[in-house]
Amino acid sequence: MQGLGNDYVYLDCTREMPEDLPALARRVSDRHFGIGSDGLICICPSDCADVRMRMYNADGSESEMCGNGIRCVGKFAYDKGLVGKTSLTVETLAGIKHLELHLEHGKVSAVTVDMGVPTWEENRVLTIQGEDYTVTPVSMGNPHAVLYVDDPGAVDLPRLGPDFEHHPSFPNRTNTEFVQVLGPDHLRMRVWERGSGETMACGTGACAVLVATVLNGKCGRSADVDLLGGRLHIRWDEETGHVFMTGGAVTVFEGELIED
Ligand SMILES: N[C@H](CCC[C@H](N)C(=O)O)C(=O)O
Repeated sequence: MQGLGNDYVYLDCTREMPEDLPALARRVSDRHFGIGSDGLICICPSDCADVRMRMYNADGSESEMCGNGIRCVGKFAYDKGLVGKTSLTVETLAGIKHLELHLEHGKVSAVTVDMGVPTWEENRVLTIQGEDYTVTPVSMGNPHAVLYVDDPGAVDLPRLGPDFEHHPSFPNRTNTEFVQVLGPDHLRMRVWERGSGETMACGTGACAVLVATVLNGKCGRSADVDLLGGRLHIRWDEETGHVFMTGGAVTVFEGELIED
């Protein structure tokens, strides 16, 4: 399944759980020797929510949360009959998230996720390959470093991304978002993801970008965020402090993985 081109392999683990999920994530993510994806997402039983999501990056590292992924988890649970409703809860390492599934002709066309309350730190300057970059650290349960550039398309992500990801000021590494402000309700970004490299989109990253851009006084509390793979609508509710993300979720194909 994919959310704005951020594609993961989704595994129904409600009846059985593979042993070594990090190794399986590395195997299925390989775009030549495996299936090909940004990582692996397992739908597991939960005793405190409708289902549980466990998300692994392409390098096998587990992340606390995944925005594009959780929208697809909602669609998966509904389409597979794991839930018989359009309002559901998903347990994650970043807490229980509430989802609203939007149907068109009985099929899930979009999902709104309450991404919870972000946390952030003061802006900090990182020196990367001799250049100083001011970043705004924001957590959506997983870590993000947000910085502003004139043209995200001109950033050499393969050269710079790994040095941001592994910068010593982020003890658990970080996802890094390169943002252009197009207007008070319109942002454009690219992302270098922790554990997966550049992806077509990052839902938690888009939320972190909206929060950082509000904190830096560069946009309003609701904006469209354009990523390589499409558009997300993000809103940071003033009253509750919760961030809401709305976007698509698409099943690409289904199959069986042969354990040779
Ligand atoms: N693509 C995901 C983010 C995964 C974040 C992961 N790379 C991490 O280690 O935090 C999203 O849509 O939110």
